[in-house]
Amino acid sequence: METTEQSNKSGIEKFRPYFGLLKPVKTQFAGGLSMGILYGAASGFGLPFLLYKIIPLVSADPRPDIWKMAAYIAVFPVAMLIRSASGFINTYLISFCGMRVLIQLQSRVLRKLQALPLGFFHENTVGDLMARVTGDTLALQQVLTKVANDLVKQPVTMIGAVSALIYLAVKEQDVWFLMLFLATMPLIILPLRVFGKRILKRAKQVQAQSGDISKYVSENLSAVREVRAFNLQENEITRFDQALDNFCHLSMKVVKYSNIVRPTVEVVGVFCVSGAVVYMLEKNIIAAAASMLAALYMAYDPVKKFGEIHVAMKKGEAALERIEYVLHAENYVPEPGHPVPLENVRGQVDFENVHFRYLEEWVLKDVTLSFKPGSVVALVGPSGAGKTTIADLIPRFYDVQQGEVKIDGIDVKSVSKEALRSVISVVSQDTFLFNDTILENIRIGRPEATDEQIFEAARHAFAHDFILELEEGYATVVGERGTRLSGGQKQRIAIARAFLKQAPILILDEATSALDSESEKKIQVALERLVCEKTVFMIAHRFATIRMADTIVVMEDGYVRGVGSHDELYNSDELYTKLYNRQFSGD
Ligand SMILES: Nc1ncnc2c1ncn2[C@@H]1O[C@H](COP(=O)(O)OP(=O)(O)OP(=O)(O)O)[C@@H](O)[C@H]1O
Repeated sequence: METTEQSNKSGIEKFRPYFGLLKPVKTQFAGGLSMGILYGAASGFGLPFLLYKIIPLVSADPRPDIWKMAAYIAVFPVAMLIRSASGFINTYLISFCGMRVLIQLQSRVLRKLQALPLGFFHENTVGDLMARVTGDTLALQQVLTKVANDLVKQPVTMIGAVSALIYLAVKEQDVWFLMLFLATMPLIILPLRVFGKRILKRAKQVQAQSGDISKYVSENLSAVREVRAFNLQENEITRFDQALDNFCHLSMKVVKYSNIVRPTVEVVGVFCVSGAVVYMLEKNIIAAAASMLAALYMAYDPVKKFGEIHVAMKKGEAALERIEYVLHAENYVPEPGHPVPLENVRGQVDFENVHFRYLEEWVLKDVTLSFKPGSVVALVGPSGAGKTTIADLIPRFYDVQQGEVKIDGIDVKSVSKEALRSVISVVSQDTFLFNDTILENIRIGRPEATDEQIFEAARHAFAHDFILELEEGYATVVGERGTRLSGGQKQRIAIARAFLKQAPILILDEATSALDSESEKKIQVALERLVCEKTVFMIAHRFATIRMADTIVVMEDGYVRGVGSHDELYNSDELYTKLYNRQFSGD
């Protein structure tokens, strides 16, 4: 998946699609650009030109008087002042524009991640995505800061210096000097190309390896219990050490190739300058020597810096490619072009000839079901039968490949995801709480709710009392992922959220983990209150919940095997009877 159309492009082409992001800072960019041009012209052409013009004046015979000399010489500090000031303003403005572009890029990545469907997060690990969103954007930022300094200045300096060389060659009627300079160019550009390719390859490997490292760390930190319970610490350390070793090995290759470019260019440059000196002595053009050497230096120096820019750009390309993996990821659950409004939802839900697969294998096969508003539906069946999948299709966590899922007769694919999800509450078995206060965690259900409405929802969910017993009550911060609360308490907070949301459709993924009987009883009563006047889909792992349901759907291997009430199915549906009896004999 990494090899997108983008990755076939090279160099500046890769960055071209992002030039549009410069729009909001176009004035600063234009300012930076003109300052860079001024700097480049002053360095590349200005200095050799001034030397060429002023040296004969100050060394004229007879010597000019001291005031005239001072005036001639003063031109150099003034020129230097212009060069330094424009150089500084250029770097500042270009860095500013770069940062603004980067911020927009980061924001695009996060926006894209919000839009991507659940499937994307199953295909990619959190650690790797974290590395792409933070590590790779940071790498890009470092590249940018490095490159911004030289991006405009150096090419213009080079053009200026080459123009100065041409000017001097014409003035001195000596083109050989110019030829000598041009002949050395391929010698300098060759190592840039060779090493640049290697750097790109290695930099990509380094970034991927850093993704792996971050994957190990995030896995290790989210499985602290398992790691200790199964004595996996040593394994984890070995795995991590190996990844670090590999990272170090690859990073050193990048260091090697990055740092070989500059000395190579320097050595070739020194040979050429030495050749030029010999040539000038031989030709006896000493008068123009200072300006020619200055022009030569000004022409080689940018090449040396190009080397560094090239290296940095290659590292940037590697980081950009990894970021683009997210930016260009296909959204399998797209927003409709012209969303149909979904208003005053009654809660009729229909599945019409639904076929669905995550990968190759169909996990739902020709499912056709129809539920009236207010139905309380229990989905039962052996593990892996497709119960969760059916429920996930209603809020479009996934899209069906064949058939339709409809709410009040409207295909869910034709309404906006936001509108669709605003009419559905989901209470999952693994409640996620944000590291915020209990009050704010419940408010997620309806952001505009008043505190009083939140307390009311918590009362309905049997959460109010235990919350008040906490030292800081509703202001208690729950800890990362809600670690400071028990499983049952977290679930009651999830139910309170659903009470607050009051959506006409409710999906309840019943908890599989055993709760103490007190907690379970309260949750049961809270759920019974919650399901009132809603169309409810319960993924029933335990049959105790089933008595709330008026319709039971029996699933097996992706097929619907039976639909009816408990009384209708018990004894008439073999699979249901078996599942039911097994639960109760096991309880
Ligand atoms: N993200 C996924 N990627 C690939 N296959 C999946 C994914 N999620 C579920 N499956 C497969 O789809 C099938 C149906 O899974 P589903 O979770 O809907 O079953 P279930 O009836 O809810 O099971 P359980 O009672 O164990 O939760 C299973 O074979 C499962 O392995």
